[in-house]
Amino acid sequence: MLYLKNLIYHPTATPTAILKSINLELAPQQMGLIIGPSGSGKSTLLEILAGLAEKTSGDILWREQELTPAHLQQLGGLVFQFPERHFCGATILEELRLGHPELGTEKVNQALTEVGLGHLSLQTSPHSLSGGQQRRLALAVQLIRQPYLLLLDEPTAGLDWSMRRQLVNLLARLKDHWSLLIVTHDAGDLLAIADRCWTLNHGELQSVDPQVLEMNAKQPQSVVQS
Ligand SMILES: Nc1ncnc2c1ncn2[C@@H]1O[C@H](COP(=O)(O)OP(=O)(O)OP(=O)(O)O)[C@@H](O)[C@H]1O
Repeated sequence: MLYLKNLIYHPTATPTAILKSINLELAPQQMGLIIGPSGSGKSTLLEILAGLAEKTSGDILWREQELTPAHLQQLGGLVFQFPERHFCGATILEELRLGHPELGTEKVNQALTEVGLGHLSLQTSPHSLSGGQQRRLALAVQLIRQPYLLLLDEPTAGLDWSMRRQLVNLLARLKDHWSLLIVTHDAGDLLAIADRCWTLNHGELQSVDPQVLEMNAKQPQSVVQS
């Protein structure tokens, strides 16, 4: 169980805090969805939860244990927006083994099967994959490290309708084994698989019912301010 208690991020250079007393709870095997417009603080929150930036104050706990950035780097697996832009390996195998050369073929195949890419040759270049397959590979890169929490920044951005659907179905399946926290400015079909949902506006997080949001999304006016 992940708990954020009164989490504040306020760099000295900014007149107001970027994240303002964030409170959030996410249970294992739940998918949490944070929806907010550009500049609301979504990526900053993910960076803190991935241990890449340090909070100003407040608590981040896993069960009862207070987590440091080092713990968070172990616990979380962050998939950036447009992860395919960060691929470094010449082959799928190289990409999956980056930083973990000791990983055996069994683990590699397990991670690829988990994301529906088990049929591909390990010698395939990541750059030759379709957009949807590249997103799956980026997920496999994180899953192979066996994180407790998967953190995803705009996972469906730039995908066409059919690839979006496939990725949403995959994320729904991954919930069986992992906790997922997704940030997006456009919830779209992610709402249907969310267990918890929040809006983030100017660094303020507010809990909302995903079903109510889904109904609102079908109305002309959305709950998320732009
Ligand atoms: N270390 C920092 N110092 C100063 N300002 C910062 C710092 N980190 C983030 N910001 C500012 O905080 C705000 C929130 O940024 P963030 O990237 O988290 O928003 P976002 O919701 O992810 O936006 P987008 O959807 O466009 O990626 C921005 O105005 C950004 O410039």
